[in-house]
Amino acid sequence: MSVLDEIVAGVAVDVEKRQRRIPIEQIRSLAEQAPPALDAFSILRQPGVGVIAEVKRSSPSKGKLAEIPDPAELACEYAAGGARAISVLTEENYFRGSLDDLDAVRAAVRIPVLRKDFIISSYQVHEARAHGADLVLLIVAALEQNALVALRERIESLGMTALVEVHDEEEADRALAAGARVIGVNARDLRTLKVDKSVFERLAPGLPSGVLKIAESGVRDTRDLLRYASVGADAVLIGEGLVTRKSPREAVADMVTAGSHPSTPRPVR
Ligand SMILES: O=P(O)(O)OC[C@@H](O)[C@@H](O)c1c[nH]c2ccccc12
Repeated sequence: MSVLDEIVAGVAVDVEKRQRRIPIEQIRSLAEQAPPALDAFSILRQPGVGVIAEVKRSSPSKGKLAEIPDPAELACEYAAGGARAISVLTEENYFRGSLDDLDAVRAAVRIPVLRKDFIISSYQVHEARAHGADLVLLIVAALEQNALVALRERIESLGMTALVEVHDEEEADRALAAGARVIGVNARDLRTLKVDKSVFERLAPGLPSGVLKIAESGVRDTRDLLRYASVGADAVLIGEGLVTRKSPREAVADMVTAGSHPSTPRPVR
């Protein structure tokens, strides 16, 4: 069993437990009562390379990264540094995240918030909306094609934006076939946890110009950001490279500044 399969199996058990406490009808109505989602697509499309800053305590590859006793405070630091959106890991067993983290961050910032989890059922999509998410991650490698399509549609029918994550050409084709408008290219292979920063530059040129392209994982410094910018990244998603820094606000600000005047000209798309 790959790490991805193990994580997904754990998530399935957790979702079932939550669903016993709050049945689907109830979570749907909570989602309907939530204030409307922000238009993350338009916000991410703005000029310059956006920084999506992640609230991430642990990961299966690195173990513990940061304590993060107050996710709202971290999110405020990120926003003050100029982050365009905040990613909140809500997976509990491997990333030590929670829906409470999502609630706290949602209440703290007015920029788009991404629910970063292993989404396998529509219950989790309504749950994301009920907890104030504007964007929801869908991992192609974790989903059958019809589930991917159905979840993408569900996310958008609730006014949210789907960030569809891929790691190779075949997954990119599946994401496009599923109607993805925002594609995240994860440099980390979720089956082996190995990082290969060249995956983005391999896949990005094959994506249509109307699709937003997000480079995910392994961004440690502004050089990494500029490298992604030079091959067409609209935004980068950064976790470890921010949570482990003394001043996450300055770390974000450095990235944002680099991304607003990438010294390498961006290719015409
Ligand atoms: O900490 P990093 O290397 O900057 O990576 C952030 C983000 O890309 C990573 O957390 C991530 C990308 N896709 C995921 C899917 C599930 C969980 C986590 C992830």
